[in-house]
Amino acid sequence: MAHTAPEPSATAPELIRNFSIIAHIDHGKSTLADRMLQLTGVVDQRQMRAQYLDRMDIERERGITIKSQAVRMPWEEEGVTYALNMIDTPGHVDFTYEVSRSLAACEGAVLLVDAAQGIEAQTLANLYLAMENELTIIPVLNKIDLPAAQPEKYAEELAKLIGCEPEDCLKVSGKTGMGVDALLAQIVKQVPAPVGDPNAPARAMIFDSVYDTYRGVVTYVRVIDGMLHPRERITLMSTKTQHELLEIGVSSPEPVPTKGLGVGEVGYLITGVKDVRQSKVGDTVTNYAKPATEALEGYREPLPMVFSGLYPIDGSDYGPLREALDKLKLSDAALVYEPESSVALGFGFRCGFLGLLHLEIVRERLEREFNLDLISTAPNVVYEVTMDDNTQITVTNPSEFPGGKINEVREPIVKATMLAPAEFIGAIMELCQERRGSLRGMDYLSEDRVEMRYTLPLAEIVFDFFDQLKSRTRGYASLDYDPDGDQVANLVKVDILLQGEPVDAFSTIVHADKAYSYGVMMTGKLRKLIPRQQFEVPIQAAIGARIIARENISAIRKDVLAKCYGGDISRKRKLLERQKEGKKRMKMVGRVEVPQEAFIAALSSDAPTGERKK
Ligand SMILES: Nc1nc2c(ncn2[C@@H]2O[C@H](COP(=O)(O)OP(=O)(O)OP(=O)(O)O)[C@@H](O)[C@H]2O)c(=O)[nH]1
Repeated sequence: MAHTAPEPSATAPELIRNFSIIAHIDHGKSTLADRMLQLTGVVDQRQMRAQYLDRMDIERERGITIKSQAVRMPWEEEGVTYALNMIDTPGHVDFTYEVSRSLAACEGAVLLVDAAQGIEAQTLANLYLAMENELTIIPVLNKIDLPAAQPEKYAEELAKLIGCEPEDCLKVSGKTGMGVDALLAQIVKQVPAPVGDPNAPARAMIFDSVYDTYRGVVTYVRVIDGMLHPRERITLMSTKTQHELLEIGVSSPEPVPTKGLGVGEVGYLITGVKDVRQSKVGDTVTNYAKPATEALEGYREPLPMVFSGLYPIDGSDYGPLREALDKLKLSDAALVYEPESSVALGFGFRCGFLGLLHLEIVRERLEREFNLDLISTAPNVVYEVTMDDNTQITVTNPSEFPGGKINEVREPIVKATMLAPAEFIGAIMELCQERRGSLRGMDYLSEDRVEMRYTLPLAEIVFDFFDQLKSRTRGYASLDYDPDGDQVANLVKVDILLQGEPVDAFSTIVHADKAYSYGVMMTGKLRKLIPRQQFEVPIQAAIGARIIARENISAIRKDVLAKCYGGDISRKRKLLERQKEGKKRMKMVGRVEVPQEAFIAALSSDAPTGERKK
């Protein structure tokens, strides 16, 4: 039954401060977070493992934060003990939506900038998200222990950006701990206490949801109104599903069960849900007996933006691959997949990802945690095709691109922000021009650093854009982008044919201007990779029925018995056997025998090069 009067929450809202640290990759967010855990005493020296908050191995190895988490830290100011909830945000563009939900759970954000690097693209992107969520921003320069640090210079940049005085920028070193206690004091002073209605029906926003092998799904929430108690029934408002709250508590940073979570509090819920997709980021948790009528704003289904086919190199790994994907899905709400088959690669799955980094992480986890050897097809974006008779087709796989009369093709576009020293303006413009970008604006952050804003097709970014940007700016430019709807574009499907038979894995959708160069590149590459056959094999690139490039593999007659002239029969038989075995690893495309390695080689050199660190 409904609770008559709300119990007082464990911590009064006026003693709570909810904040995030936002920073460009590598600017020292995890190090600073670790230092705060240590200073507030929630983790002692011995337990301290570098980057306590990043739990997954891959996260620790790559030094990136993928899933966010929250930690509660006690901190005393002027004799009063406050509960500081630090909500960790993922630092990569693929996870913008998760960042925005983590920020929505806070009242304040520490904007951390490396004092030797200055503002970077993700500093800006995160700052804009924080401003959209109306957070109080505390500007902080980090790594002031570095000899190369220029805190004064970057304090001016930062002050100009957020409209404060350079003196307002705090200066810290996460590494040595210098200035970190002063920062904690400022968090208490500047970040507003949460406000909410303790008497209203409970409403809590899910800002993260992680899968734990032992406990099932652990859902992290920020309570806005009312209170949640253990053992009561809750409803998830987007799906209207009900669950019993088996456990409720706070992370400190190990889970500590509590008697409830009240207004402004941040903690975790365990409901016995097995799959994170039932407990989605952005959704609202309410009380089943006394439900809220309106869900909190901002819920969004995670939408895959980039698709790629994943195939086991060894065909017998298809079953294990399916099982592995089923398992990963439990902890990754954004991963989607469905079976597909390919002439060239056999049976596999077409998988959808939030972006390239997401793709790489999933692939790496499949290979590492499940011991699978995989080949992935070149990543592509989602196209919306309208036919002349007005039928709509959504294309997630180039081989599904319709023939016939097409009225228009729409492709997703992004708003990209790049930051770089001014000397690279020309190089960046040239690159964006090549990638069909259009300049939206440009601003000088200081005398020698510019912010350039472009609209670019997502498809042009998913290949090697980031690598190109880095190499053309000697590593100085940074990039961030956000989906920005779609646009009509002159796109065509290029097929690669072997002796007239299309090879599905090589079909691609490109801008008409680039079709020719793709055709020449792919046919040239395959000519080198496919062994000669007993007949001539034309390799062609085609748009529909129109051939745009062609190479030839000339015929040979491979007579394995030639060397055994008049020789003994058993040796002949052995050679024939061996030839037969070799053929097993061959795939037939029409009459042409192609070793699987050739497909793999042709695809891997085009493999995605994502946004890795450095
Ligand atoms: N000298 C110095 N180095 C620091 C400081 N803080 C962090 N670093 C170093 O900077 C690098 C990046 O630090 P991280 O804390 O991993 O950066 P991050 O922002 O959490 O990175 P992501 O999780 O990838 O976003 C590491 O090599 C740290 O040792 C500091 O105050 N001084």
